[in-house]
Amino acid sequence: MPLPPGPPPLPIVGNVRGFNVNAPWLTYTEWAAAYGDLVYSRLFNQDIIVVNSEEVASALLDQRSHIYSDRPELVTNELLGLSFNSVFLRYGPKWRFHRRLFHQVFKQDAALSYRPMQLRKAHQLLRGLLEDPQDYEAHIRLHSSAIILSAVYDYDPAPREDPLIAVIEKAVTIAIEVQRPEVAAIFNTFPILLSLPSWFPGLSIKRAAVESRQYATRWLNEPFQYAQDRMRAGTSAPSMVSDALGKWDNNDDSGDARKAIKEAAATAFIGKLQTASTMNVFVLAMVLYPEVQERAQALIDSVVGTGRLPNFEDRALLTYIDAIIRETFRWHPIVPMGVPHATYDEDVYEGYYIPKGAMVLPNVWAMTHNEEKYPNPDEFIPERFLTADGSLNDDTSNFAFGFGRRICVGRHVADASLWSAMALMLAVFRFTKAKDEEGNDIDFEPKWFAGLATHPLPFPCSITPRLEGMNMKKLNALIEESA
Ligand code: HEM
Repeated sequence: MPLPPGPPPLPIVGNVRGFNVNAPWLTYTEWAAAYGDLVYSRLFNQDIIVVNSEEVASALLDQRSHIYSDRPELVTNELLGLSFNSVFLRYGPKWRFHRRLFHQVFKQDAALSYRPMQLRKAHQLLRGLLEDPQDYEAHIRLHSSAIILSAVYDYDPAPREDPLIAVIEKAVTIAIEVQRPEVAAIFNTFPILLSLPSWFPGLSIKRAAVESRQYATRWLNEPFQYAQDRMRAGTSAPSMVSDALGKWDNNDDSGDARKAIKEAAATAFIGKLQTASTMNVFVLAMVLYPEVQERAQALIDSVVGTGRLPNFEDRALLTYIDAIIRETFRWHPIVPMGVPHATYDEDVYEGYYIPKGAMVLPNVWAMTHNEEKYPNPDEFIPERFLTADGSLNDDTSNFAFGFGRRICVGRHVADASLWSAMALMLAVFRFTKAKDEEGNDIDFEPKWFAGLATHPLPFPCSITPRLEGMNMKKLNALIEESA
């Protein structure tokens, strides 16, 4: 059986020539145009299968998920002190237990219990943006961190420079920067490279690893210790950790359950990054597409009025906000090549052989930029997700959350965090381009951080209250009115 079509590899190294390491999804998408929906490539000795269409992703990753739910071995994970991370656990009993722990607290009906907290955190976000709009990225980061830390550890971070957030963010940032599958492929093929000294050219990852391991240990232990201390003191509100320890810890002499709970809890923080990155894409879109913003605000004003803020009960009528969320996922998916899956066994699809152990990359970028389904894919057009009568159509752009048995476990929580933050931000603020000294718009070309996950790099923008005379006292009164 032939392998799927793909670019001819060079000896030993494979398809490194012309590979855009800063935006690999663009290279993979070019290959999609040349070779089709299923592309084979090779980096060193790692087989890579790139899946470029929703149909093939669904046929393989969803419908044959018993074969496609493994993860590639990343030797760099161990090196960086990140082997606890549930996202990269191999398909097996340990992953299954982590998944169960998440499911218990983040499944659709359980996630409803976080909504009051999510609204409170969205209110806090509004206060931050009013007080200090220039620092909008920091407020967005705090918002998504505070939701996860509350849900997982019942930890309420300080509004600025929270010490726990600083440690975890540092750990996650190092990990995201160095942990690209393409880099891992090199070290997987030549693990011997990792035994070379860290000053050796190309081995900056080894220097990063020392720091990464220190921070990763603190990321695992410090918030968990906090949650345990509060449980012992009897002052803890329900959280993922307290629920899970209550359920599993008593009958666990080995300590394995406690270790898994600690690891899964720490992993959840990664979801905060995706939430914040999506929010940043949203702000960028609002700045670049003022007509979208105006339509959303006119709808909020007509459904909710200006005497209170939107809440989840308004959601069914605010369909355009949901269309904006879906378009945000589609326009610039923040995990553009998905999280790599791997085959647990060999397979045959449409006459092509797919080897066991192949890395399988769902090219979410190509799926969301499929011109047949989404004409003018580079334009931000939420109307794509609405029917003629203004209700939402069936296209949820859910593939931003992944596929099959590895689909994101935090998607219901993330969806509610995004909806509440976006609806409230649109209700209170106007997002525009920043002005220069002469009062002209400052134009800019969006730039993106490139890694396994992407996000827009800071851009000049202005965030001003929509309502006349808005100040902290009035905002607090509005929040009070909405409680
Ligand atoms: C906008 C926000 C988010 C996006 C776009 C997102 C996206 C993703 C994607 C693409 C995957 C990989 C799925 C696959 O392998 O096919 C994933 C996995 C995962 N996500 Fe999220 N995520 C978000 C928020 C969250 C949140 C808030 C949490 C935690 C509460 C979370 C926890 C996880 C975990 C634990 C996994 C690993 C699942 C597994 O390997 O079995 N995510 N997410």
